[in-house]
Amino acid sequence: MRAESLQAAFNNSSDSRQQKKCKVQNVLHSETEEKQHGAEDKAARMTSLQLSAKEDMLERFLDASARGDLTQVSTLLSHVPSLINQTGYSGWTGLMLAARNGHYNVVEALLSHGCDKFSVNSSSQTAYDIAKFWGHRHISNLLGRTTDGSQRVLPGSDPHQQENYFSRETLDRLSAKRTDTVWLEEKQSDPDTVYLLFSNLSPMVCSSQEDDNAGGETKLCRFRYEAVKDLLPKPATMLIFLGVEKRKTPSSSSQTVDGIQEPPAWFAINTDEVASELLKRCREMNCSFPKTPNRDLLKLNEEEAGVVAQARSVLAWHSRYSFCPTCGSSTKLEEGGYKRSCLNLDCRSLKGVHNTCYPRVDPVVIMLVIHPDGNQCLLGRKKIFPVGMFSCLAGFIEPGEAMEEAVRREVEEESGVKVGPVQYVSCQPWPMPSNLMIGCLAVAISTDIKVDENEIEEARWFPRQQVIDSFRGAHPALTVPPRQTIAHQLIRHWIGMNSNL
Ligand SMILES: NC(=O)C1=CN([C@@H]2O[C@H](COP(=O)(O)OP(=O)(O)OC[C@H]3O[C@@H](n4cnc5c(N)ncnc54)[C@H](O)[C@@H]3O)[C@@H](O)[C@H]2O)C=CC1
Ligand SMILES: [Mg+2]
Ligand SMILES: [Mg+2]
Ligand SMILES: [Mg+2]
Ligand SMILES: [Zn+2]
Repeated sequence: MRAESLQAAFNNSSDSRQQKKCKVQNVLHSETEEKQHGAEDKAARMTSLQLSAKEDMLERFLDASARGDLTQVSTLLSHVPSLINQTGYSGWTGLMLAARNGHYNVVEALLSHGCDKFSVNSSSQTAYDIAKFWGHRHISNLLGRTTDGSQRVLPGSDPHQQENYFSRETLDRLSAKRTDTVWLEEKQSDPDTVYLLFSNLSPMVCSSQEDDNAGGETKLCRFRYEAVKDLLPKPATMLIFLGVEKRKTPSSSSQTVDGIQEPPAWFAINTDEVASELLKRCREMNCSFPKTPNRDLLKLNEEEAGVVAQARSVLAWHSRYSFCPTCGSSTKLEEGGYKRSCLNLDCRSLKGVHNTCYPRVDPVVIMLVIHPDGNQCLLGRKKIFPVGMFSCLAGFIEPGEAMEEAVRREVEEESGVKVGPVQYVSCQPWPMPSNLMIGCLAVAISTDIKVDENEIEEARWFPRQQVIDSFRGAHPALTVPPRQTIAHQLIRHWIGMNSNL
């Protein structure tokens, strides 16, 4: 959006403002009344005049923010505080408009009133992105400032680091407690403790829709101690301590000896019980253990996806490392499920720290390669992809290889394109079974494509507009991967970087 059209979109003539004044007063009056009479009869009293007056009020607030009229912004907010996060044209808030036009004092005032600085407009930009794009550094610094002052310590750091699916840390892992066997045992029988049941590395979930393919959300089935206690002593059961809930108001029943309340602990259990028997333990409808994790685990909400990423990767490690990789002896599970120790007392793995004793993570680079002209990106497709779907190139980092070198090697191996500068963007745990996807942007220094047919069916340069059209669903020949993948987020990031605000 250009500056002129922005102004035009939010400007009011003084005439129309006069006409709106009485409607605005109506709204002020009605908001006071609403407080007195409660919310129930609110809908009944809301006339269409009041509705349009509310719109006018929002328009005036956005206009004042865009013009940097601090007095008017403050007055309007003192009467109608809810204006602060409301959006106008293209999802722009007052904060975004003030940031766009460089009005530091308005941005400061809005922040001090508790404005949500992380909300995004319809182009997925925050006020911070907008200030940065238009070169208002004093404002982007203000918006980027964190309460712990980390912006000062790491001046180049981006406080709006992309959060990817599977990466949300809902639980506090409390790793120091993994060696506290007494505490762990107490937690196991605590009535507040939450258990997740896994079978063949899939968590038990209940779906909101009968039709599994309809794209409905699924929820993890949560169990209490009483419902799973018979499974705990069984030899084939793997029990992983996941952490405790990160919350400020703990439940009343969890109390330590000195009266300090502790939030509930979470454990994951994987058993060899028959899945159909396990399902009988759940009282919810439509329960299942998903058979295609690549697709089905993407239906969880962000919080639960993060917990599943942790649990599934650790469980997958146990299922793959049943015996000691150093001497082949049997091993035992320790430290809340975060260690496997060899039972052969002479084994080398027991001397010093051995990485085979701890859960493994495979680092993978995934990159969006940008054409030297800046206006096209390189996407490829594997044979197994659905028709029309193209994604970022990706590959495992090899031993002794730096991230940037892995990006250059994988891109050249798979597409024949040579890459110069590489920039890290964000990462994503990908529990299939235990990858860490390291997302980068990379700039090509050659453009001829020659694909490695063993891995890639086709790779192509896609013009920016075609990619944007695909995001809007307006390009039949190109589909990008779903939003839960870092590939999707990298492509979106590139589009957003150059958008015409
Ligand atoms: N979340 C996302 O957006 C995406 C995730 N991915 C994940 O990244 C992974 C790696 O991407 P690829 O292009 O397949 O890698 P790649 O280009 O390195 O090729 C895979 C091949 O590398 C070999 N390999 C080397 N180290 C390996 C290891 N530690 N584990 C398994 N195979 C290894 C195997 O022969 C395998 O067939 C995929 O398996 C997929 O799970 C890939 C693309 C998108
Ligand atoms: Mg690859
Ligand atoms: Mg490869
Ligand atoms: Mg490779
Ligand atoms: Zn051993």
